[in-house]
Amino acid sequence: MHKLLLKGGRVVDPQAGEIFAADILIVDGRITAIGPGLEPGEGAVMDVAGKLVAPGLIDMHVHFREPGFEAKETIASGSRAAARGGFTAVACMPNTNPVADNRAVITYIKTRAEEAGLVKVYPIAALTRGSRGEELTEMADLKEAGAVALSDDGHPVASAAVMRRAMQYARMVGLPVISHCEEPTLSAGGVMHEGYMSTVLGLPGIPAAAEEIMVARDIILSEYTGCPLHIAHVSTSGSVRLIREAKARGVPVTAEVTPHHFTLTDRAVADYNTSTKVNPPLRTEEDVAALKEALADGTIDVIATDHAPHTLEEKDVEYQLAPFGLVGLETALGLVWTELVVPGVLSPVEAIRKLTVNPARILGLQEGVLKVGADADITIIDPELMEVVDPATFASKGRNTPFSGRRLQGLPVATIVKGRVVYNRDLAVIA
Ligand SMILES: NC(=O)N[C@@H](CC(=O)O)C(=O)O
Ligand SMILES: [Zn+2]
Ligand SMILES: [Zn+2]
Repeated sequence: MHKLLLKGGRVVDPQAGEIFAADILIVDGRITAIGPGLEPGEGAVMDVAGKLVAPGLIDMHVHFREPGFEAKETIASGSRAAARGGFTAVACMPNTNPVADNRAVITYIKTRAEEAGLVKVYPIAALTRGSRGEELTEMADLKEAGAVALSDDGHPVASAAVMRRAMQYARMVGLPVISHCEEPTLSAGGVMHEGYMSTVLGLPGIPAAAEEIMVARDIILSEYTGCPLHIAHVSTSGSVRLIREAKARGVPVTAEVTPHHFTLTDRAVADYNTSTKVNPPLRTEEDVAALKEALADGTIDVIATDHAPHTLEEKDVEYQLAPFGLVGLETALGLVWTELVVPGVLSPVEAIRKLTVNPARILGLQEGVLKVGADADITIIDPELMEVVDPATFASKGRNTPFSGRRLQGLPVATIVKGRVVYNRDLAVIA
């Protein structure tokens, strides 16, 4: 029997909206007791005094690049980055090579994740074959193989007719559709947000409308088909307005925002650092304010990283030539705390909710809460701990972060998956 007692922490219950002092006893990978004054028996004790004990964080949007782009990231290196970032589960996007549009690739990802043996990896399957936006994938087969959602992330579904059919079938098989909203004829050639800064810098822009047109289209199709729709990486105030209005009418739409979109603006592009090149692009101060308001009022359900590693060589080129994407797993919680919790945009419980129960509900996962009988997937957070971001310390192969040198407060100090400590910064464990 394997026993671990988490002693002296403050337990976060995102469902009840409470934080209370309690110990947690883990036996053979499951939580067997939550309460004051628990005793470990012959087991080990982890001292979590002064720390928050939260359900394991779930990142529902990462790119692990395997199969096909292992120089950028592998499922093993991505899993280490997730564990170090406080995540016990991730959902990985299908834009690999080959694309995760068939049972073999989904099975391969699950096998590699089990071999890595750190965090739970839930594959998201492609919506269309090769994510080319033409023919639908075998959705029922993909679900049976273990896919938790369908998305052509990385590529827009240009055809409304294809998206409509995709939603009809996805609804039938019971998988949510995650939409990367980008109208390709409007975004074509753009490398940053279209506005004052793109004019000053002389870089081709991607207008807010390129995102908002597709948000509007997909909301209309979700309402028409009844298919649950999740909008990935929302970046503009106009998208927020559309989602808020759709939710008020009862459309089954949910949405996520990334830490970089609620933290940075297009001003960050001014030094041509290619780590600021991301799709959708960093927007304006007004957009950042709207995203924070949407987090606070519940319009945005989830915080997800869109962790998109690239090699140094690929990013070390002229701004216009660099690939889109930045790494997010190892700075996410610090940015959530520093930018949202410390300034009071979200309470600690609300922030944890958007990293646990909300993504779990959208993906249909039985996790995201701490309860007796459940898998012991737990993230220990030190809300006071401060650290300056140093990409050299990342477990990810990607170093493409725009947050290098930034001081963050509120960091993960231990990550526990099924009772196993997969990351421990410095907490004492007495056996
Ligand atoms: N977000 C990005 O800038 N890049 C993502 C693709 C995506 O999420 O659309 C990638 O795969 O690199
Ligand atoms: Zn995308
Ligand atoms: Zn993505």
